[in-house]
Amino acid sequence: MGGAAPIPASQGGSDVINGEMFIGSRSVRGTSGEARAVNPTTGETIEPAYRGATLAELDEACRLAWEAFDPYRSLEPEARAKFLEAIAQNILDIGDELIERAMAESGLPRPRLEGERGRTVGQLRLFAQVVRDGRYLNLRIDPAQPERKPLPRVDLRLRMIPLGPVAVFGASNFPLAFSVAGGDTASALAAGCPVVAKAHPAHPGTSELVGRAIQKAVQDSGLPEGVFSLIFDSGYEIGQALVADPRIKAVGFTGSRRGGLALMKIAQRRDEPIPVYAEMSSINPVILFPGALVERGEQIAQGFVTSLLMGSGQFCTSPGLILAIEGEALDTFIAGAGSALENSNAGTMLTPGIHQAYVEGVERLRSHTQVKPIAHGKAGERYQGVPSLFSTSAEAFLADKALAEEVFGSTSLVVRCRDEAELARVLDSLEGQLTASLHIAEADHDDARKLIPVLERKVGRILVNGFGTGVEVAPAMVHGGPFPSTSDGRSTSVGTLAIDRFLRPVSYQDMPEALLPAELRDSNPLGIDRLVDGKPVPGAA
Ligand SMILES: NC(=O)C1=CN([C@@H]2O[C@H](COP(=O)(O)OP(=O)(O)OC[C@H]3O[C@@H](n4cnc5c(N)ncnc54)[C@H](O)[C@@H]3O)[C@@H](O)[C@H]2O)C=CC1
Ligand SMILES: O=C(O)CCC(=O)C(=O)O
Repeated sequence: MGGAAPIPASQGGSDVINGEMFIGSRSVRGTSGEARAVNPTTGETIEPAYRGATLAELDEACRLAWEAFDPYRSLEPEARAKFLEAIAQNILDIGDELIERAMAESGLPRPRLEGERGRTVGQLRLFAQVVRDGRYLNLRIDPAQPERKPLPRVDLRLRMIPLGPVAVFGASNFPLAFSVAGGDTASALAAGCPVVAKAHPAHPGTSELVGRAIQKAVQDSGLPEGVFSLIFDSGYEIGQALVADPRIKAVGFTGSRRGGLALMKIAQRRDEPIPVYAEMSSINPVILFPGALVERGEQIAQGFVTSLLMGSGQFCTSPGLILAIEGEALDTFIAGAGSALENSNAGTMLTPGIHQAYVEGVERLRSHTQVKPIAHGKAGERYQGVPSLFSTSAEAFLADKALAEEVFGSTSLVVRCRDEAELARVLDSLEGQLTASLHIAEADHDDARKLIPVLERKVGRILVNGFGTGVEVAPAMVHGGPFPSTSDGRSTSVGTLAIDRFLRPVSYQDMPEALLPAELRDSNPLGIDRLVDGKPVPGAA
């Protein structure tokens, strides 16, 4: 099995891109199917070929993950934190090869991918701090009250423990920050969960490079080999079997609504259903208030077009819907956005399939009898999406649910509303969203305040005078939202709170000190902040 000869660089291989996946400590060439990445900029296929895992290989990855679970979750926090930092360093040590490979496989430009690498590494390092800090364990101690009347109180101590091995499906649109070592992997590993990652077929070489970096960190840190595996799938069979495997206890996914729903169904039908954290589709309404439009309509139009063009619109936070009350100020905004868009270039899309879906989505809007084109960007080459802006009335939008579907790429729809009440009805009709942006001036505050309750019900992040693209990795970030923006709006995939999705609480009742986990002992040897008798007690001196 492992140890296949490297493919020479002249044939598209390199010392570290060999067409291999990782089953624990083994490097393995798959045997099922055969696929190569396509460079969406040139249309050429990229060597080497990647073959999918067999069911036996998947079984081995899951078995190893399960065997690694108890030893890995029992590690001292410092050891787990150092492991996360070692992954970050190994990713940086790959150097430019990682950026060049990701550019070739995704068509994304260098500065974007360098930024994304920084975010990926920063995210791993941030989770190392979360692990050291220990507050994510949510430690609570309610000491016994033997004298309490009429009944004595038991001694209760609570901590969060990891769920078990996690399946992570890498996203196509963020080949680093939402992929093999992306947010889901970082938060799962930080929580103490081994990870079996399923590479996205669009960027197998990038996945292999990053997978090897994680495998090396596992080995160098002396961890059980099953803490991390990376598998390829030549179709959907292996990904589906991964979700169905009884040793997998949670799933992280970013991709299409169809794919996310398919995995949710599998997870629900298991003998033991498990949580699926799927980020799927979102059109991210942008609400332009009258005062803001009058005050700086042109400036907002520029900001909107910049956000819409980012990553060729292939952000789940892309502004796909503009809501405003009709009038002269909205017309000025539309004229400004339209002329900025007309001067914009078509952008390379991630895969031929995503490009095709975009073309079809734009065509659906273009051919809709109630939708008017406002502007299109310059025509492009093969696999390039032409940015487009359309408009419709609130009445038409409310009458056809298809107008609220995500078109993944640089396309947006302006919905002209007659008044505030109609705008509120449009908002109320929307499905769950990752973000909503309010553009307001001082004079709009009262109207904006009225919409906040409905926005809180609909979205995970409410922004003021900004756009949702470019998610800050920070403790107070929520990158999530009600269905279908995600399958479970109670959590976030970005920011330190993401660790919560892979944890569950356990209570220890009347357990002797010697049997308690260290962090719950009276002596608090790990020095973690705790809630004792309902009051915060700092851990470290
Ligand atoms: N809103 C968002 O965040 C994103 C939306 N998309 C949407 O998804 C479309 C396709 O893009 P992809 O990234 O390829 O997403 P996708 O959902 O087709 O694939 C994502 C991953 O899930 C796997 N997968 C998909 N369906 C599956 C199934 N039924 N069973 C088992 N595994 C399955 C794929 O092999 C891949 O690894 C885009 O055109 C866009 O519409 C894509 C990326 C992000
Ligand atoms: O806007 C961002 O930075 C992240 C977007 C995202 O999560 C996605 O497109 O999948």
